[in-house]
Amino acid sequence: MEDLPSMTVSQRDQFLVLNDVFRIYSDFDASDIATQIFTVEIQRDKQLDYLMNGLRHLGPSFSSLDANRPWICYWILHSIALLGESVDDELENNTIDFLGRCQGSDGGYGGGPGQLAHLATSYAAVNTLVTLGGDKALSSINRCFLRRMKDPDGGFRVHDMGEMDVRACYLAISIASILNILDDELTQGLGDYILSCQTYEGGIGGEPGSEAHAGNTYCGLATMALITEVDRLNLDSLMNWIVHQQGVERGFQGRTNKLVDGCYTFWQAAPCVLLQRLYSAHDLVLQGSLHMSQPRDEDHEEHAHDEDDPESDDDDSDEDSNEGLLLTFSYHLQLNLVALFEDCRRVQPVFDSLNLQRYVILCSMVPEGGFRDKPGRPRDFYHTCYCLSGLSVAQHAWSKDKDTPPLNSDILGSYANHLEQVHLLHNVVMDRYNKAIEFFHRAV
Ligand SMILES: CC(C)=CCC/C(C)=C/CC/C(C)=C/COP(=O)(O)OP(=O)(O)O
Ligand SMILES: [Zn+2]
Repeated sequence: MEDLPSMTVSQRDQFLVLNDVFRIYSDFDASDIATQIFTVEIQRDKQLDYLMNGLRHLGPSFSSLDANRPWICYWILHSIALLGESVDDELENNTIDFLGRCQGSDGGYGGGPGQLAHLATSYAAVNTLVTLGGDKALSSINRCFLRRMKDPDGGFRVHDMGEMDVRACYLAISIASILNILDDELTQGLGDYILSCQTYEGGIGGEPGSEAHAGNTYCGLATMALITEVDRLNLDSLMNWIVHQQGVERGFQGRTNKLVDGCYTFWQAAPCVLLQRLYSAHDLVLQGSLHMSQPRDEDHEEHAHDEDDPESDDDDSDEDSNEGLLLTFSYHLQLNLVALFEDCRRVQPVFDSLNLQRYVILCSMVPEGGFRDKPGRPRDFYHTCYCLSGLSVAQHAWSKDKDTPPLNSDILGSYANHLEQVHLLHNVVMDRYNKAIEFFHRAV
């Protein structure tokens, strides 16, 4: 960078990424229409080849992921499910057997057979088994373990004596919710802990005092939604932070002044769509068209006048009336989650969805199959999983309800690029989630 001596390292890195990205965009714009149509195709066959090969055989370079083997299962099998495909019986049985060998005698899954049970690999294993679906996969899960990871301070530790952070809270609550074992003991003090991690920027950091980051923001918001305390967060500043993380490349960065990365397509777009739907639910509450459960006792006392007439506007200033709306919103947000996710779909995404899809497809997708962080980086299964998950979220961000598939105009490229819809709080394909919930409600 001799020409630009006054640049900092971060500015230089950003400059180089912009150069790469805008060169790709201008080459694309300059190409003929047939080339453009081909370039934006997801190339399902290539994706499936890459994923299926990874499930059957991994080379020696994967030894560094030896403590993450359930994650590799999840990244690959979830990607295959997003593409609307399944694996054959042999691969399915092998996966169930392998994860069974990762499961400890007291429940919880380690990174491989005989390894210490860890919340992250437990989440990956549970989501894998939910994705495979069926009685054999789902009944192989021992539902103990989580209670041991609960810390008296309210949060969760990732393993016995391990670290406590927002990610650990999400992992535990996501598992507990899917397995239908979420109770007051697990949620006690948790909302306070997550709240203490929301930063002055509006996003959520990994621990109190840490910088806001996309991954932790997803984990914090999803946890608060699952324990129905989402209204305690400052949702306006959270939304404001997220929408400002979509950079000039139109991909998302994970934190302020850092580089764009394809995986943040999921970590940022999913909380964005969650927030859209919360605001949408809020609008419907005000219109009186959404059934909600009864307010909590303390909310009755605190916001008694709002309950009398949620639509009343007895305050003159805009600020106060907004406050009134939020208070109404607040007690109604012991949301009936079913109503939230099935009935309340806002039509216009609050992020630039089509150009986000353009970043992922033109800059993160690798022509031979698989996805990467950004141009110049190698593909990997983690980025393949979260780029595809993020693309799905971006495609479905417009849908009005769960049964309405995205329109042609919501999807960059042809309709062959359409991906299955994910459950935003768990990142498993929606119909696999529904089947698992049915199973674990029967299994009580
Ligand atoms: C469910 C689950 C496992 C959640 C994990 C969420 C997640 C992706 C957390 C990332 C945490 C973090 C601070 C990364 C910084 O990486 P970096 O400094 O390399 O990247 P950056 O420069 O883009 O911030
Ligand atoms: Zn990444």
